[in-house]
Amino acid sequence: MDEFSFINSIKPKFYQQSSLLKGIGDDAAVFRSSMDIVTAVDTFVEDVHFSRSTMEPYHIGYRALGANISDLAAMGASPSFYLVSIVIPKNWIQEELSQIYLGMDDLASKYHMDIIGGDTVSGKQLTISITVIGYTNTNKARCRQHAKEGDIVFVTGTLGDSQAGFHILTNENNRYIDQDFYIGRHRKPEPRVAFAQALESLERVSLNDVSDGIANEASEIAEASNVSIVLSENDIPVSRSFNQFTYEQQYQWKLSGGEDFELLGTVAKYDWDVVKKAAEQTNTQLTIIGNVIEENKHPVYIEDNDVRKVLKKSGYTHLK
Ligand SMILES: Nc1ncnc2c1ncn2[C@@H]1O[C@H](COP(=O)(O)OP(=O)(O)O)[C@@H](O)[C@H]1O
Ligand SMILES: Cc1ncc(C[n+]2csc(CCOP(=O)(O)OP(=O)(O)O)c2C)c(N)n1
Ligand SMILES: [Mg+2]
Ligand SMILES: [Mg+2]
Ligand SMILES: [Mg+2]
Repeated sequence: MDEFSFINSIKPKFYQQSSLLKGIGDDAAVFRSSMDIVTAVDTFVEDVHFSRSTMEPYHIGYRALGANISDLAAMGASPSFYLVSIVIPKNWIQEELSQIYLGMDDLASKYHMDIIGGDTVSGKQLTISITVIGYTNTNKARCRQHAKEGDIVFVTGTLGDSQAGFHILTNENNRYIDQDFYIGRHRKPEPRVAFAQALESLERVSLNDVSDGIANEASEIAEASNVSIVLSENDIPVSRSFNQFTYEQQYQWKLSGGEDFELLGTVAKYDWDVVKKAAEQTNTQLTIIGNVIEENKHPVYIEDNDVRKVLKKSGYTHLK
């Protein structure tokens, strides 16, 4: 199958977004909007973000789009379009490529997102770069610089699951409690779109999605907002059977593991009820894990039984 028949094979039969004027099949796509447009791109590379042993082709597509939708969720945006740029090595067969696109398509359908373009080239390492486009009402994008002293720090879901899943997938000889759950959290992340949108009425909330680990994401919020953040170690939410892993693994994965695609946020105390209600309405686990203080020497601290320590930016970092 050549480049052009491949493009034909992934072209949707119909589009769902009514604002789309031109999808796949021209030099560029065209859509119209009166809303604030939110856009992000994330890239997914073989042996960096996944390997043949950690992901089936279907999961590669699902996870790559999931990470991108998660960035839209972190802005409070409503997902609408995506474009896929793919580098395909010779050893990937047509059926595997179809499965990658099926994984993306299944997740996109949940949000009525349309694929409206992309690029196909051959190369050495499977690489997928996805650009997502969403929208918010005017001035409702949820930025990292919106934290203020006195805010509550919260997080959705549980942390460390994805890295536990990765550990299980790469140590196949051992058996673990709830291993399918952890593997699922690694392969099929569910971005917190509904929860973030249920916060619409709030004037101010800062959000960041957990791709690298909250040690990194909390410091991004703190630095962007010129404040410091204090996290409470014992309040970081983890899954029921997380204590089967060693203390060092638990500590490392929940704070610095990443790829959980939960939302970390800060909000004024008087708005906490709105956040709680949003969580209830969208069936989202929600935990208070700290508070925002005046800008200090370090962006993030972690407390355990009243002992306060500096939490270094210990999350996943490229080019290290
Ligand atoms: N190579 C690049 N060129 C331009 N902007 C970039 C590049 N890499 C990252 N950025 C921008 O830097 C910011 C932080 O990126 P990143 O840490 O990857 O965010 P996230 O973890 O949410 O994906 C974003 O605004 C992103 O668009
Ligand atoms: C084979 C493999 N090795 C290592 C990891 C761990 N890992 C790779 S990238 C990453 C962080 C998230 O990716 P990044 O490109 O930083 O996404 P962004 O922060 O831009 O959303 C982690 C924890 C993995 N998922 N698979
Ligand atoms: Mg990124
Ligand atoms: Mg992000
Ligand atoms: Mg990152």
